[in-house]
Amino acid sequence: MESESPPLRLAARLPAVRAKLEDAARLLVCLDFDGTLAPIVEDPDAATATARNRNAVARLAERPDVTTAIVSGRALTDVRERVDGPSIYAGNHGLELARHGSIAVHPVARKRAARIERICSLLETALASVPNCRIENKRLTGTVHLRAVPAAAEPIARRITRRTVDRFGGDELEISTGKRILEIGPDFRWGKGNAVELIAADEPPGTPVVYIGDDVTDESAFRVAESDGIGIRVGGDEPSSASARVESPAGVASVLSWLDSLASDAAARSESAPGHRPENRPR
Ligand SMILES: O=P(O)(O)OC[C@H]1O[C@H](O[C@H]2O[C@H](CO)[C@@H](O)[C@H](O)[C@H]2O)[C@H](O)[C@@H](O)[C@@H]1O
Repeated sequence: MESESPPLRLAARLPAVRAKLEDAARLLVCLDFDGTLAPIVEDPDAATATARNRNAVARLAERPDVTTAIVSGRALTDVRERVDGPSIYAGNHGLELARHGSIAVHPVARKRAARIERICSLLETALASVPNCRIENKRLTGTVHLRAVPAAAEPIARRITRRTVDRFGGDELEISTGKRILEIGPDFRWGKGNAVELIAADEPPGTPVVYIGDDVTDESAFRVAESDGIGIRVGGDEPSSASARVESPAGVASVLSWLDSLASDAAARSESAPGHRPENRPR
């Protein structure tokens, strides 16, 4: 079977990417949600994966030789409702992980959840007068949305958020940034890269990881993917640890279909190889 063509910006890296992936018996494909499967929109509740991305994820998720995972900054319960198919979901930037029928929550994040709750409720009041400022309480982290806030009011929103977190977060919480958001979370080193490492540890040794994401919080996961597989950054021209890029969420479906056809080609080659037994390609 002829592989589908990948989008243009990835095509430049094609020989290297193909060499890493084409002989793999299995693939682990990890996907970010906002800005990757779903175009960025003003209202976070309205974010939806494109139909092509939804279908491509569902097709890949059906393959016995590919594990698919969603790794998102959203709350686990939220992102699970937005994409169907994958067997694994990580929410809150990897602080919660659903796999094998159970949910693991980072113990330190669990302890700090009460502080997040308090800060979110204080910010609801403190930021009430800032037009279109929205607080997303994700239980283990909280997000202050600035995308719809008028430019003149943005410094005030940032100042109020900083002051509130300094005063009531103690040494336990910190603020980080994303795309027109301030993320409030526990102050310790844990991110999407750690979640991807945990997920990859369940795969046979040497299984390449493909990670597709669009934001700074995806960089730790790109670094993990790049050791045996490939990181693909969606959009932007900022320096990245991902060695390949696609233009926008519209290009992601083509990458996923290309991975699907690479996996089909590898399965066909393995089946026609001398001495093939069906159990040679696990799961
Ligand atoms: O890791 P992700 O799945 O990409 O989640 C990162 C954050 O995504 C959401 O915010 C972003 O998308 C919104 C909808 O397009 C947009 O309005 C906002 O400006 C973006 O920053 C989500 O609401 C956050 O909770 C996630 O942390």
